[in-house]
Amino acid sequence: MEEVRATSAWVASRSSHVLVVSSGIEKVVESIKDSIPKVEWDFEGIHYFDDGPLTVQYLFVLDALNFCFWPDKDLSYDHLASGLKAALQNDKSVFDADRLQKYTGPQLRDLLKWPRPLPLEDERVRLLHEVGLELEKSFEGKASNLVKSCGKSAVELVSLVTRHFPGFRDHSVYKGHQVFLYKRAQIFAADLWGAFKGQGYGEFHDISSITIFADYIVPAVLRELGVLRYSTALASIIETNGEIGSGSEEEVELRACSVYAVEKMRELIEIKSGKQVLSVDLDLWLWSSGIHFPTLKHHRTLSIYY
Ligand SMILES: Nc1nc2c(c(CN[C@H]3C=C[C@H](O)[C@@H]3O)cn2[C@@H]2O[C@H](COP(=O)(O)O)[C@@H](O)[C@H]2O)c(=O)[nH]1
Repeated sequence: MEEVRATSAWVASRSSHVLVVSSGIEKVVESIKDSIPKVEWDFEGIHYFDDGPLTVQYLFVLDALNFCFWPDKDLSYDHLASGLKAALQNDKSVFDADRLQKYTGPQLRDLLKWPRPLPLEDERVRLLHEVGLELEKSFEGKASNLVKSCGKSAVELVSLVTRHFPGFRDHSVYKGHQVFLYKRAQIFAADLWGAFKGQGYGEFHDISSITIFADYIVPAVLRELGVLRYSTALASIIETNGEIGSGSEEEVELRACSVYAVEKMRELIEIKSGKQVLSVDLDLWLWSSGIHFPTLKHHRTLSIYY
């Protein structure tokens, strides 16, 4: 994920709405360097797991739809993960590639037992179709074949996913330069690694290459921790629940500075403790503290990427 690291650093060095605060990073590192708070994957107990290829299919569908929950104040990631789990337990063929290509908005809503239209529902349906079609065309309908063909490399998996599935190509153009964040493609690798506990479909020799997943929770947590500081104008948009345009400088800076700041945090912990630290572990710790923080204000961008 060198391109995610390099392009995020590029944005951080030119950023004007979001500042990465070195003293904030040092403070956080001081408090966690001796023992990084370990958060278990599926600490919520909401994901499907059967130790086999169906779990891979479930995680791929989950991460194809893992974006934009905030426009509906009652909807959260939990509903998606547990709704898809219940649907699969009820009908083992629910995520077969041919069926993925045919879902309509109301059918997806039904599957998730959600009583009203989902945010960006037409995009969610389009992306499901894309997943079904390309899985059928190139991977005999199975996400497990996609994972098998990456040679136990998370970097290769992200590259394969973004090559085959345009909906996962999470990137922006910032000051004329292409910036890669690949949130959902990277989280798919991390979800496999977490669910299968680094074995079988979750075995990746390069899991340390994955960065954090730039969503709307982690930047808000980093700000609370004093690691990110916002311009007055940006702070006021977030405070008043204003929308931030997808691809705007503000949005790219929020996401890229988060990736960059956590990479700096990781490097500093490694220097101070002499131990290897995974961005995936830092991400889960930061994200889980964010979702347990009911008054946390996050930025609002309509996006299919996160
Ligand atoms: N950085 C980061 N962002 C993550 C996740 C996850 C879930 N990961 C699972 C993996 C293992 C655990 O057991 C988790 O269940 C979701 N999100 C993002 O959060 C937002 C949803 O928030 P809210 O509207 O409050 O539900 C939305 O952008 C969504 O894409 C993560 O791990 N890291």
